[in-house]
Amino acid sequence: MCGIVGVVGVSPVNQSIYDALTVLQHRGQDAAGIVTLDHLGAFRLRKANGLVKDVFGLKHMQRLQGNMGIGHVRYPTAGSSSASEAQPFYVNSPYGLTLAHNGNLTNTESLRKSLYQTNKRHINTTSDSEVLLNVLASELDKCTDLTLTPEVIFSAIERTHARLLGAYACVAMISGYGLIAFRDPFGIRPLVLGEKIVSITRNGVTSEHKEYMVASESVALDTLGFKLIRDILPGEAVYISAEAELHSKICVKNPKLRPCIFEYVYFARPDSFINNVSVYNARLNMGKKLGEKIAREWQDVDIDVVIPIPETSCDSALEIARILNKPYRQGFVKNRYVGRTFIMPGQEARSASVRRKLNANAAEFKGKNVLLVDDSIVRGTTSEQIMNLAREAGAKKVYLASAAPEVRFANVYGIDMPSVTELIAHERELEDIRQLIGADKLIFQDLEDLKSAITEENPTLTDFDCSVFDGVYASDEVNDAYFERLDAIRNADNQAIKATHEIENLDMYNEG
Ligand SMILES: O=P(O)(O)OC[C@H]1O[C@H](OP(=O)(O)OP(=O)(O)O)[C@H](O)[C@@H]1O
Ligand SMILES: NC(=O)CC[C@H](N)C(=O)O
Ligand SMILES: [Mg+2]
Repeated sequence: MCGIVGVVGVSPVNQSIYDALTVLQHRGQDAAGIVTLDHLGAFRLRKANGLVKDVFGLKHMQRLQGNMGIGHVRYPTAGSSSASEAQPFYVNSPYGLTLAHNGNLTNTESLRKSLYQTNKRHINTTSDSEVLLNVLASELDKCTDLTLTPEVIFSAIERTHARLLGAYACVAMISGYGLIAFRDPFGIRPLVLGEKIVSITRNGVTSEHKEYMVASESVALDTLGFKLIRDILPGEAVYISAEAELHSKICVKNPKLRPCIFEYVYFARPDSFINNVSVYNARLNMGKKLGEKIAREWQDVDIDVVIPIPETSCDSALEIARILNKPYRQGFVKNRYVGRTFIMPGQEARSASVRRKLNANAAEFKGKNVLLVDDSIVRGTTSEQIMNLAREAGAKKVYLASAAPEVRFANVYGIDMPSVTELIAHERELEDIRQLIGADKLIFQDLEDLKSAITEENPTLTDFDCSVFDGVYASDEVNDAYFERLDAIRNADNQAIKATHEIENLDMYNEG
């Protein structure tokens, strides 16, 4: 669930992109990168493993010159977590291209083959995003004129869509031309467009200019003073020239909005709007619906206090407390210096980090029946440890509620859970899960309620990618054979995306 951003400005964009990436940091903590296009048409790239604040020093920022650029924060879902697979990626032909991708392709292997056999293109890493960039490059290469027009760019993107399967929200730059952004035909991953009017005074004359920004989430636009224009539509491509002329076109035949429902549950920041839905309101609605279910089904259960498992569940928990008419208390203190545990690579890191991240405030637990609330229970890493913490802090009974339904199926569209064996709810019913977690009672949101929590905010949005909950995937290639191949690549003992340190310095265009 990486974060991507692109800016076409009238002054240097390095700081804006850096700031936007810090605002999108919750979408990827493994690596970060920025490419700018300088006034000579040269790309300037800095990418490395680490948080945004650690990857970019003063010297990198000074080198990232130019009025146009793109950036990426990475949560690896394919390939390895080596620095050479950090994004953006670059290819020199045609024109000079660089791209950042959020999502996950589901036909990477066949594309890799066809890129070699048909397009004679070499892919230097195991990243699906490098494959994607090369598909775009090979399609742009088919344009016979040396000069690109918006129509020619859109025709290349149409052919790119025809070859790609899976989820992709992308932002790219073509040297000498401008910035492009496009979203897959289902709009699985989010992407928004914003604008800002800036006044520039030169030689005593003031003039107004438009700047554009695309980003994974509207919160990045807000922070940078851009106004949200709209979401980029499923299958739509946007081309913004260096002179800030905006062109757009739907580049697929039958686009159908089917966004990832997990963005609303967990990934996105609450202050973002995705597909015209306030993520915050959606989470309040989730809390309301789950609160009503608890009130209905647990009439005899004596709850003293409602406690969120910070941070993402806080908004839903507040609403559950209101519906149940019980006090809402911050029973856990979150260490603000530990990031999101779910998107850490490897079970060992995730597990160790939960304890470092959360600690119990004993006064809120001692002698009480507590209802703990989480936004989701995926591997159960958080809930298992939280149960112990609550009991050690003196809780009498510990109940647990999840604002999302049971996660029973793998995700192939940009969440790193390719194998069902990792999932605590896979092939397990409520009672088995409850016992494993060690809760006195356990309750999950119903899928229909989760969907309506979002649809109520935008009645035109009725279809979602709910594959982690219902096992229904957007396209046919995601079948048993696909999962067998995926398992072979990342077998049970090796499910984490591993850092391949020995090839860490593969990248050839990145200044240290
Ligand atoms: O069942 P699990 O495999 O543990 O995954 C689910 C948990 O992970 C996430 O928290 P995370 O720490 O990533 O981020 P948060 O601070 O935004 O809640 C999510 O909010 C749940 O708490
Ligand atoms: N989470 C994402 O969007 C990941 C993008 C891409 N598949 C990668 O692994 O780098
Ligand atoms: Mg959490």
